[in-house]
Amino acid sequence: MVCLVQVMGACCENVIGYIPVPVGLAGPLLLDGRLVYVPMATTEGCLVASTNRGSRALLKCGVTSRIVADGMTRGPVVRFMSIARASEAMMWMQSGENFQNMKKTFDSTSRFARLTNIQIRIAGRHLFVRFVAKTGDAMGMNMVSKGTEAALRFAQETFPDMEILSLSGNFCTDKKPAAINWIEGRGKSVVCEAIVPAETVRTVLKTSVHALVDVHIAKNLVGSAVAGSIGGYNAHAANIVTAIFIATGQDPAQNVGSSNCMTLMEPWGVSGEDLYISVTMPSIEIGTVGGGTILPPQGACLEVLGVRGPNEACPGENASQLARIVCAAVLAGELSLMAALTAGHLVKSHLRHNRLLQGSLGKGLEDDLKVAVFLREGGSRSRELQHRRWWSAAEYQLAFLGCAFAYVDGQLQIIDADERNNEAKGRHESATYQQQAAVCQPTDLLNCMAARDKSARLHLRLERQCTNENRLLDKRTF
Ligand SMILES: CC(C)(COP(=O)([O-])OP(=O)([O-])OC[C@H]1O[C@@H](n2cnc3c(N)ncnc32)[C@H](O)[C@@H]1OP(=O)([O-])[O-])[C@@H](O)C(=O)NCCC(=O)NCCSC(=O)C[C@@](C)(O)CC(=O)[O-]
Ligand SMILES: NC(=O)C1=CN([C@@H]2O[C@H](COP(=O)(O)OP(=O)(O)OC[C@H]3O[C@@H](n4cnc5c(N)ncnc54)[C@H](OP(=O)(O)O)[C@@H]3O)[C@@H](O)[C@H]2O)C=CC1
Repeated sequence: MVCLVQVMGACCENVIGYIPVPVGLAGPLLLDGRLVYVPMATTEGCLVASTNRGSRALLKCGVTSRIVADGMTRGPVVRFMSIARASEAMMWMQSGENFQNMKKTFDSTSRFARLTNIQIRIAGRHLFVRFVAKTGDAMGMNMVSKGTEAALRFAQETFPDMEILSLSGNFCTDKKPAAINWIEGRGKSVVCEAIVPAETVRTVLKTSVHALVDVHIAKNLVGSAVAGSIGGYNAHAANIVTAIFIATGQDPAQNVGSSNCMTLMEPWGVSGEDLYISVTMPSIEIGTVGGGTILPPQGACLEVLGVRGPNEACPGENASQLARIVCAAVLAGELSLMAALTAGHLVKSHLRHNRLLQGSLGKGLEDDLKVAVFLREGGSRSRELQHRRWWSAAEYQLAFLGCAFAYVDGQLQIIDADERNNEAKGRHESATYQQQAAVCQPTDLLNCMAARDKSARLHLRLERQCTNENRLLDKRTF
């Protein structure tokens, strides 16, 4: 549970409660040789399934990522009596020695914030000064604002006639669409790529490379140009960014700049049958300390990703790794949605995942909702082991939270690959957790993953048991 003490004075005022947002896991996503399970908080049915499908398609080839720039920004507006004084101050701030002195003042305000650059634009007698700083594992807005205020006071000693109109002059630019973040970058600038085999495009994504690239050019490049887009040369980066931001305690308003993304697709290989895909995200504003990251559920999601809190050995590494994960998950999401659009599956899949429960369940849910559990062997063409077990709706509530959990005799049981054998022996010896709470935290899921036989993949099918037919509602694989 979130403790009120942790919220007050840090995350919210006049607190009256909490809004639970469902958290789903997409993955495993193979990123830079490591498998990650990505928590996504969303109420948009289909989004996690889609990102999961993208991750599945990337499981063999993996995603490669690089951080190419790092710098949070604050861009105050200051004013002078004349353009002569404004331009004089501009020259002064840009000279090496004065910059070094401003940097010394800026850096003295934090153990981690380090000024790397200032970008100045003049507009009449106004100056817009964009302070760029590394901020360790923090997203850094408070830190950079603090440093900027101190550096401006230092400059005022030489220019007492400099009027500080606003510490934020929208040249930062924070939480508003702006070309500057798209062009210059803000926070972490990340790029990811993958080469998806033709066979995977056909079997997992249900389309062809030729059709996919064709639609990509028409939609993401030409379509976005026709719409006059800035930073929106993608299908739905904002979907994945926002869901991960909410799950991991980021400032959700920063999905504006953080979702800037250019997706690129090309035919690859000798015969052009494979798919090359890259996503370029120049302004992911993200951190693993500060803000909502201090709250236990959000912290648990960061823990699932292995990036909770500060990286003591190498400050900044946790935040950078989280930015890589966001970018790679966006790549997975782009792959899947673009494939669905190309195959004409968008509406069908959304109606299935957005409306099904309202339409066909509800009354009688407890009676007729059953869950069939299958175990599969690993590998892309996995063989379904002949194991099927019907769960009650109440048990499935737990399974729905992320993995194959059953709540038996007041204990949370995890059904693992061994269960098949155990059941054959007429008993259950699944890993048991002495947990009374009916809500599983992502850390439980992590433990479950570790406990389970890695070579087997768990396959859940949610079916409605009707008299005439068993109707598939949902399926997922872990
Ligand atoms: C829904 C799918 C994935 C079905 O896709 P499918 O290919 O029919 O699914 P499948 O049953 O053959 O399964 C393939 C894989 O998908 C995953 N998968 C499949 N089902 C599930 C599930 N229930 N839960 C978890 N994972 C699921 C899973 O990884 C599975 O592999 P397996 O594990 O079986 O080896 C596909 O049709 C799809 O991705 N649709 C696109 C949906 C989407 O991306 N929505 C995003 C929001 S759209 C929006 O908000 C933005 C928009 C559209 O307006 C932006 C724009 O302008 O473009
Ligand atoms: N002020 C503003 O204009 C805006 C504020 N925000 C809000 O700001 C908050 C985020 O600000 P942010 O500056 O990121 O976080 P914090 O204000 O929480 O600052 C980070 C703190 O963590 C400390 N710290 C410890 N270890 C590390 C490490 N490894 N790396 C970095 N810092 C470390 C810093 O130390 P030290 O004290 O030495 O720096 C600092 O005290 C969010 O709540 C966000 O919503 C959002 C937009 C604008």
